[in-house]
Amino acid sequence: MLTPMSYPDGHEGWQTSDHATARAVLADPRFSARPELMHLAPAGVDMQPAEPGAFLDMDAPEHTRYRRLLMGKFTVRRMRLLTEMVERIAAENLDAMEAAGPPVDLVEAFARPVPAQMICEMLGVSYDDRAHFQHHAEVVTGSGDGNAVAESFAALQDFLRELVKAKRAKPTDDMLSDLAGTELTDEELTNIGVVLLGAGLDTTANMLSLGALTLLEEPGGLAAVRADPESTVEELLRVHTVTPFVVRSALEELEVGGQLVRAGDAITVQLGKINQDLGRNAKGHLAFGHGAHQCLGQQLARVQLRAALVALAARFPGLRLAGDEVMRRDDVYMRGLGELRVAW
Ligand code: HEM
Repeated sequence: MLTPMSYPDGHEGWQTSDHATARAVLADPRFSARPELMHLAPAGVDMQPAEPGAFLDMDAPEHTRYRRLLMGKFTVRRMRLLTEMVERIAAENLDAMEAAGPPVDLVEAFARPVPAQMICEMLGVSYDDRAHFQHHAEVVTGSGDGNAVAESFAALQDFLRELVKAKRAKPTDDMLSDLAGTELTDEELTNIGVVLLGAGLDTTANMLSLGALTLLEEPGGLAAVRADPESTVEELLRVHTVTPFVVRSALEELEVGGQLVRAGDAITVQLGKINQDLGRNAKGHLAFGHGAHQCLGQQLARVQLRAALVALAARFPGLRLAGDEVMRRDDVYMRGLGELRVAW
């Protein structure tokens, strides 16, 4: 089912909060994922088409080409092999937290650094460059002002451009070096790195902090994640749905759930609302989207969330909220926490 919705440029399009309609729209190649077709910028502001390699914003066949090249790097098996890496990174951050003593801001001490350090490992950022890279990655995922975020994003882009050159010249044992051995150009590789950072950092950091909050609020939450990390994490993904919606645009006139949609009409798929309606332990939640653009990093996200939350619960079985206020950091595109003070 579709209901009418107004878009920032004045376009009258649609939205859906219905599971079956959402899956149908997201699986249908007659809907485009190109942002410049989505009516999301205010009237008069043009959105640029995707740069080479920025495949999240592309349709088939360009999207398919990049997706195929990357898929083998993100298999369930490969991601499971990373569990030990997450455990080590989580343990290092928990050591630092323990040494600092309570109260601690879990967002700053754990939820932001763990995904940032994981991505360093995966992209093969050298030890000497870690501090620089991690600093900018954390600013990008932080609650700082827009200018600082934009500057750090540009710094990461420059850094990735140089990193790609370095991996071409001297490959090491990491995903970027693997990809540098394919037909991809430097520009494409740099932009793929930017997509991975843009899609994988803030999402995971916010899921870690919101997930931890739920475990602390629910009696027995910490014990539950240790007893059954897989279903607990799926439930947390469903409940929080940090990417609350995705948008598509019809490439031709077509019918959706009995409703005529014109070419150029946008449809907002309300992932968060749909996931709320599914009920506890529902299979097939849409926290990672659906169809051709379904989250490429979902197994990596699951591995990180399970290993990191289990490590947190095991280290501090008596972890509790310190202070009565939780600082939320929700914006239109993302749900998350700015600060989560905890003690033990
Ligand atoms: C809990 C954490 C995460 C959540 C909730 C999440 C959610 C999503 C969603 C909803 C989409 C679909 C976007 C659309 O259809 O327009 C997506 C796509 C994507 N995600 Fe994730 N994501 C997470 C973590 C990650 C991680 C860790 C990575 C990799 C480092 C990653 C990489 C990607 C990429 C590359 C895409 C684009 C795929 C494509 O266009 O083919 N994500 N993610």
